[in-house]
Amino acid sequence: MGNFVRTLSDRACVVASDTTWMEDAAVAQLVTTSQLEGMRRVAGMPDLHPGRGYPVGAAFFSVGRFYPALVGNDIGCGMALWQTDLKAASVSLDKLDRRVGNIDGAMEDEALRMQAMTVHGVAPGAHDASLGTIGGGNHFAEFQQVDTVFDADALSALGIDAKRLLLLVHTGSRGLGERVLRSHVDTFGHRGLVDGTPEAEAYLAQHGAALRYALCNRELVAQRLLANVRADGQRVLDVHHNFVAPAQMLGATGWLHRKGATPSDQGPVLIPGSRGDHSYLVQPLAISDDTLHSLAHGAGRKWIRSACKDRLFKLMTPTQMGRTVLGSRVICNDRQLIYEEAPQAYKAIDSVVQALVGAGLVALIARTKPVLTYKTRGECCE
Ligand SMILES: Nc1nc2c(ncn2[C@@H]2O[C@H](COP(=O)(O)O)[C@@H](O)[C@H]2O)c(=O)[nH]1
Ligand SMILES: [Mn+2]
Repeated sequence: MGNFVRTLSDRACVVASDTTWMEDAAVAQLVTTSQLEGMRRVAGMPDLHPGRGYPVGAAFFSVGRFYPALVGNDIGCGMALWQTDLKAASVSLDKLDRRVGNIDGAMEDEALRMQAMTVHGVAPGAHDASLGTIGGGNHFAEFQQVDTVFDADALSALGIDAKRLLLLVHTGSRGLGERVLRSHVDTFGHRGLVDGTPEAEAYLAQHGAALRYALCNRELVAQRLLANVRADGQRVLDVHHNFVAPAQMLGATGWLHRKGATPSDQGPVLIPGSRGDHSYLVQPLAISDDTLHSLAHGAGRKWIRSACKDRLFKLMTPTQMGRTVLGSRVICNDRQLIYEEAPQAYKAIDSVVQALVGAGLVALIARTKPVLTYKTRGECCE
């Protein structure tokens, strides 16, 4: 693995190259988590960046207890990739933009929603109306186009036709996950839950429901968009990057938490850059205990949200921000969010993916570029 997996302590490492943007504050948060009771190992991915108390872009393995606060409030957030039947060469951006429409509000097709809820085991509840919606922050849906193929066999094994558009959906469990974390922290604070206790079982049941909700949500967002643009589609992959699961590694049975970390033990995954950068479809290679069976889940933030508008608004208007250097279009009518999610706010995806390649963790299958990114048609969302 060369020097791409850097040891921080006997329990902590970070995957990075010399060119990977890595903030000291994020590394400090990572090392702090390694000192939590029962924590055996923590691994920062190249997209590591500071979070609210705990870092994002990392995996954590503990024994005897687990920590819901490490997973955060967007339980089950993840990336779903769909193959569409739309020909990339003949796509008209104006037409696609018009047809995509507005998916900010609740779904009108209640039968489709109910059917998906049944398939995914989602019980009816207070958050039903959010199913099929993206939510705020850095959630998005994006039509993409393959622009470089590195491994044609692996691409066709996934059922991907490089000439047709792909649809990437990034969202999670919306208000449900937030409610689960809030009620947990209100009662138990940040001290974690001991294996096998009724409190641990109760959290895991709610966490499981949030994972199912998140999968169902990504599927409905994709179905809704496909119906709007009058296309057919097939799901290629759907992978959570915020969750905790029982795991055996490092000679122990314990709990693997992922907060903005993509599993390396569930087949190929797509690692997105930003709305103005490429994404990479990769094949995980080594399933390494050292790096906790995990990969980067994106490029990772470079700038905090509150700094973005001040840095960019004199350089670019919101209308200019709606076009990217890769020729793609962005639907984001929220004038604050369009700056907060600017490509400049994220690390360069090439440096992140190169660190994973250098560490021997992935092989490249294909690179994609954005065509049309959907954030929100409204002034605000969530
Ligand atoms: N292709 C796009 N990638 C994007 C966009 N906005 C964010 N991102 C990437 O996704 C991850 C998600 O991070 P998370 O912590 O919220 O799960 C982020 O690190 C970026 O690399 C986009 O509009 N298009
Ligand atoms: Mn996410």
